[in-house]
Amino acid sequence: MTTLPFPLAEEPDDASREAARKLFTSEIDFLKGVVAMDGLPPDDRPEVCFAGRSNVGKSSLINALTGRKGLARASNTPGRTQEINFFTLTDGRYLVDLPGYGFANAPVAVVQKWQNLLKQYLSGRASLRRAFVLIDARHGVKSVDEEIMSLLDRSAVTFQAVLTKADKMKAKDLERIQAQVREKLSKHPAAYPEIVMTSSEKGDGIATLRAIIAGLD
Ligand SMILES: Nc1nc2c(ncn2[C@@H]2O[C@H](COP(=O)(O)OP(=O)(O)OP(=O)(O)O)[C@@H](O)[C@H]2O)c(=O)[nH]1
Ligand SMILES: [Mg+2]
Repeated sequence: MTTLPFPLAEEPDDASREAARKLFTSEIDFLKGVVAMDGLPPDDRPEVCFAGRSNVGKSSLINALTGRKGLARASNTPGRTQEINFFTLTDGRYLVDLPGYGFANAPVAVVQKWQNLLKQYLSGRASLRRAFVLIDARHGVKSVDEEIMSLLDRSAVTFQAVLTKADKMKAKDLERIQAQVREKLSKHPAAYPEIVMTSSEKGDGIATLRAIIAGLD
């Protein structure tokens, strides 16, 4: 059997589930919202971030991972998250919710400002262990996603594609989108060679993603 490049990440075994459980407890807390690079907390511990187009489901995914519905503010309005929001895991590591890129329901000047911040953050954060790049399972990789992926290539930040809203798709259509995502990822040297399929709504892929995060140091 030939292995396709960029297979789906495997379900975690019991040991990694247990390690992840210790990291994702009710002690997870919001640390701060940052609007400029000089407001970032010191880069003295590992962190992972969630990037993606506006409305792709970044904040919802953080809520699903932490099991706390209202922790990160999610909404149907693209452009909800306008700051870089830091959350602290049980061992002190950071989870970072980013503003979206692409269309946003906010004034152009404001959008420009947070997009610049986002790009500066993604290209200059020494403690960033992995960027999860979220892709809406209904739409696949768009050109704005490719721009961000290229920026991550240039900055040598490993990124991993996470498909979101899988609950909205039929299995056959998911396979088609997965194929498109694989083809796009294969052009990016910084792409981690596994994809995670998620639904924050139904919980698919959440244990897998927790275990991936717990396994990074
Ligand atoms: N059906 C379904 N809806 C989802 C899922 N994840 C997010 N949504 C919905 O998608 C919309 C956007 O979610 P957010 O989490 O706010 O998206 P975001 O990427 O943080 O958006 P910005 O902060 O605006 O960039 C909300 O209405 C969510 O309820 C999912 O897995 N399944
Ligand atoms: Mg958000």
